[in-house]
Amino acid sequence: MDRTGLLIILSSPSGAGKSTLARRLMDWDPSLRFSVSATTRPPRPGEVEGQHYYFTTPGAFRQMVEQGQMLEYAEVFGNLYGSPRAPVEAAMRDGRDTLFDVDWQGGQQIRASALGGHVVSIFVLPPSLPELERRLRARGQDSDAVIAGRMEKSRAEISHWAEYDYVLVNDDLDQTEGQLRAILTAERLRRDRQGGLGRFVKHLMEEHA
Ligand SMILES: Nc1ncnc2c1ncn2[C@@H]1O[C@H](COP(=O)(O)OP(=O)(O)OP(=O)(O)O)[C@@H](O)[C@H]1O
Ligand SMILES: Nc1nc2c(ncn2[C@@H]2O[C@H](COP(=O)(O)O)[C@@H](O)[C@H]2O)c(=O)[nH]1
Repeated sequence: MDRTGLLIILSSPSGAGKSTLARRLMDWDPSLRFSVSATTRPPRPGEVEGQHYYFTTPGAFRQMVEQGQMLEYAEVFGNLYGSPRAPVEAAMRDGRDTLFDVDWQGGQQIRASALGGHVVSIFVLPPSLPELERRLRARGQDSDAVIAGRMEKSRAEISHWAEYDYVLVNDDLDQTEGQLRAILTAERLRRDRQGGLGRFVKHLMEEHA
């Protein structure tokens, strides 16, 4: 069956659990492709070039934008982040689904992009703002000042929740992962219904005519 890869957007305030959920989803379905973003943010301990991010300079980032190499990009918490376009287009051609971990600005730009694929957007909420702060601290990778800045911006990010197809409260991790699996399964069936399934049904009927 011909199919175009889904574009699956995950957004949330920083620390609600997007990266954790994305990792779990990819362990569940290794055919999913994670869109590795470029960023001007310095690497955190343990972050691997090309796996977590492509770490770059503001100048090189701007050059990529000017050359049309970014599907979307935005300034988030004072750094630039963007999704390289070419790997997404290749995955779509191969019928592979792509998972994006982007903020609300990236979500809006991917929905508006001319890629024309089936876009599924999911917003992840924390169970409470104190729990969000606890998670940022427990991650143990950002300074107090960075955590304070991210908490300050959390309300602005959350204010975009209604732009998303699905909104999940990430309280129990296993439960949220189960909800994501269910969304992905259902959205793949919807995509297939709109895609090559019509030809398959025609073939099925002709075979037994
Ligand atoms: N349901 C959950 N219950 C408890 N802890 C969680 C849950 N989900 C994620 N965490 C923990 O919260 C911390 C932040 O999670 P994670 O890094 O996945 O957030 P994020 O949304 O990707 O953040 P950022 O936007 O900054 O990249 C991690 O230490 C993770 O293990
Ligand atoms: N618009 C985009 N936002 C992105 C992209 N990659 C990550 N992000 C968002 O940035 C914040 C901070 O990430 P962190 O790794 O520094 O904690 C987070 O909300 C991400 O979703 C991107 O390519 N475009």
